[in-house]
Amino acid sequence: MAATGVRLDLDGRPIKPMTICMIGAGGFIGSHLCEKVLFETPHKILALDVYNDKIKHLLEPETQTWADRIQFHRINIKHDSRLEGLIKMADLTINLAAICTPADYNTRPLDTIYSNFIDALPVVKYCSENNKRLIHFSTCEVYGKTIGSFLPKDSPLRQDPSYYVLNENTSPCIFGSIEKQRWSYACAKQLIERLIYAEGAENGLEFTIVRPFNWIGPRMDFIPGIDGPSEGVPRVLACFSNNLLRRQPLKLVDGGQSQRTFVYIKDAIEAVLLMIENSARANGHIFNVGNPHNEVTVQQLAEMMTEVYSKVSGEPPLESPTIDVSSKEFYGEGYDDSDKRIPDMTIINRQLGWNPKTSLWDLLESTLTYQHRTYAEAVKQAISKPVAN
Ligand SMILES: NC(=O)c1ccc[n+]([C@@H]2O[C@H](COP(=O)([O-])OP(=O)(O)OC[C@H]3O[C@@H](n4cnc5c(N)ncnc54)[C@H](O)[C@@H]3O)[C@@H](O)[C@H]2O)c1
Ligand SMILES: O=c1ccn([C@@H]2O[C@H](COP(=O)(O)OP(=O)(O)O[C@H]3OC[C@@H](O)[C@H](O)[C@H]3O)[C@@H](O)[C@H]2O)c(=O)[nH]1
Repeated sequence: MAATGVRLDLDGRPIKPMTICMIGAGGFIGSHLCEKVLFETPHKILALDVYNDKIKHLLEPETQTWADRIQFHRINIKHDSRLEGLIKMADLTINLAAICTPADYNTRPLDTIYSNFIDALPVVKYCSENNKRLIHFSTCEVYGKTIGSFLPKDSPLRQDPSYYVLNENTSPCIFGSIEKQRWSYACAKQLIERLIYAEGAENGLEFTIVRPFNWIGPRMDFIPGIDGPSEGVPRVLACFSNNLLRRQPLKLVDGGQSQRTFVYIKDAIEAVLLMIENSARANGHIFNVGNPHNEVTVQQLAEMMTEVYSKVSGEPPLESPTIDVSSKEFYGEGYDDSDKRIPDMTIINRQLGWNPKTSLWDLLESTLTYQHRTYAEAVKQAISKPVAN
């Protein structure tokens, strides 16, 4: 399965095998990126994380051809002196480590800011001091709210894409007030982007910044009470999957009118591999990575997931498949929301020729098939257990 023969970059040059220090390799995106690198390239991975459950299948079968190309290091980057040595051993560092679930931003703002800014500082510093290339994962949340959201509801300008399409070089970053602690994450991510950019400008750091727009697919987050805490609130795909598995109505926060564009994880990982293997085209750039054609309101997402889940599980949908809930009740004080997120794809198209392929329906069908196969039985057993009194 590993790549054989000479692989060429977008300019026809042979790609040299490299060692990648992947921080946060045990997470959702990291697990898919590890698979891609091991199955399709000759590169080696130093996989750093505090957990490895999502990449166990890549670590355990020592007989597999890729086994000598991945090494797991259980490291918390907050306090581990091995970090610099591992970055030095690699040609490229990819930093995915972060607290990145909205339920944490307003309830654990200090952890969120430390994780997304302070803990990322040594990574940037070691890359810069040792002349190592860095691909850093930021977020589409750095754009915050759209300019259009401040226009009167009936303004015709709301239909004009220049008021809502998000471009890396021209769109402003618009956050709410400080008491809206939702923005602690976006603000920390924005400051680390600025720091990386400044390291590039002043000290010549070779960097690429990725702004993911709602990447979704198998292994995203956890199902509360099954492979994560019962009271935990994951991102929307896992929240809705959990509701569907338990035959509970899907909760629409503040009516579910916010809009998102969703991209299939496997499409998005293709873009990351292009960045890894085309450094001359990717260095110094910030890239939106999303699917502008897959836009829905959260309410439409809930309706589509209900329909797809019914198809893949063979169970009829509930009579009332959704229920409204206030953001205060669901997330607590200090929650706020991005109204609409459509990525401008000009830069990634020009530099890397990348385009997403998978429709929302198709990506939900494969993802919910995975959720059903992985969790339906465990959920059934959990529900049937007698409750202790
Ligand atoms: N999934 C998306 O759609 C999306 C959207 C925007 C931004 N991002 C960004 O992409 C990155 C990866 O996101 P994900 O969806 O895979 O999240 P994830 O939570 O699944 O993965 C993050 C991983 O980092 C690890 N980690 C966190 N702190 C660490 C520490 N101190 N030391 C070692 N490991 C640590 C976690 O254990 C986890 O495995 C994050 O930076 C996130 O902000 C993701
Ligand atoms: O059960 C739920 C969960 C979520 N939602 C809503 O669904 C929308 C999407 O919520 P998600 O939890 O997926 O998170 P968001 O899209 O708001 O932010 C995400 O975007 C990019 C990344 O940086 C992070 O992964 C995360 O911050 C929000 O409007 C949220 O309020 C519901 O209506 N019901």
